[in-house]
Amino acid sequence: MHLKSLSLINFKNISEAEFEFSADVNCFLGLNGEGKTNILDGIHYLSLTKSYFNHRDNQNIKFEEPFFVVQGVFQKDEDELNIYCGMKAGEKKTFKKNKKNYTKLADHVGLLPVVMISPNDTSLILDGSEVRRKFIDSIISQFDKEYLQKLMAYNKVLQQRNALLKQFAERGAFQEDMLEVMDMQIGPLGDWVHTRRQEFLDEFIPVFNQFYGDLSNGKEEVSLVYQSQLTEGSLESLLVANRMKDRSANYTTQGIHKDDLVFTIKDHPLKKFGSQGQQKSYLIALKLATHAYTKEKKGFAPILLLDDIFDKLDDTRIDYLLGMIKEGKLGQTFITDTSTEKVPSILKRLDINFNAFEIENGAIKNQLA
Ligand SMILES: Nc1ncnc2c1ncn2[C@@H]1O[C@H](COP(=O)(O)OP(=O)(O)OP(=O)(O)O)[C@@H](O)[C@H]1O
Repeated sequence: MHLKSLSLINFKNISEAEFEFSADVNCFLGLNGEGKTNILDGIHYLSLTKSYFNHRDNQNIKFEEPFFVVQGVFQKDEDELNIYCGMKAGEKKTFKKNKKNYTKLADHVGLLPVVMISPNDTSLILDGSEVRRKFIDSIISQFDKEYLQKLMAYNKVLQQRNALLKQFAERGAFQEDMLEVMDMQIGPLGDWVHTRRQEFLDEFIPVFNQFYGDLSNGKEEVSLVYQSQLTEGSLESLLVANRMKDRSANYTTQGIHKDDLVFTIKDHPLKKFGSQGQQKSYLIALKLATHAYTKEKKGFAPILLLDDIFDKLDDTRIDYLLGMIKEGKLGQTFITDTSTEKVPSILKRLDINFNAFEIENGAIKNQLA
């Protein structure tokens, strides 16, 4: 699967741009703030129906303009897929495949997978557990439709349960039987999601360890562990045992919405004890593992978006990544970099096929290759 062409209108700082791509590597090169990452984000939209960086669709319309359009033609096996995403200010976005509107955006997710590696990924290490749960959820949703449905159903009952607990507190009346009914609904949903997350991580963690070992020459001991209250028992039993705790907290203290991934280096938290280089390798290994895992599950390589990572990697790691590209393991790859020469010269040396565009002020200044 690969993206053959892309057209962007009024998308972030891009007024109008059209690209024809190589099936191998494509580079967007230019100074900071010119719009290179925005192009990658346009590709992300076509895959996941939303931005990687800003989930408020309205804010991705170019300032002062009334709409944006992102359109791309993908080749997937024998099929040519024309994907259209249009957004008018103040309205819901329209998403089409071969001119046909999707009724549910979730139906598109997983058809044309992408993996983005970006400096923003540090939020996986630095931010709260929600970011890490979303990371797991977005990978599983690429190949398991039921997962997203069950997760959404869980979140809906969770909201109702929390609202009920709040109501009890406000009224000073606690009705255990009402909670019991909800616990019977949410319990099996939580257990189901927990089992899927566990199964996924049992397969994913060895892939991650392999990539981290390769990126660090096997020098450092890191670990990735799935942490969940549900390893202690079924969700319903946890909810029953913690009813009084939930009553005084006014919210649901147990469940898969408390799950986390624990990142450590030599048994210490990566966030506090990992050097910048170690954290960077950890994140790249997480993303390369996501790519490899998704490729294995889907039977074809997701598109890889490498945002500004060549600037910040040492030569050994750059060689490792480009070696994988050269071997054809990574599929179609999009790279942004501030130097117009560095990445193209390495790609030429390695005899890798590529197109390169110099980007200035949201437009193509030159096609360099
Ligand atoms: N809705 C919008 N309308 C107009 N411009 C926007 C909008 N959203 C973001 N921008 C602009 O896009 C520019 C950033 O573009 P982008 O992140 O793609 O830069 P870049 O070329 O990747 O730079 P860097 O090398 O620093 O990562 C900024 O100038 C920002 O103000």
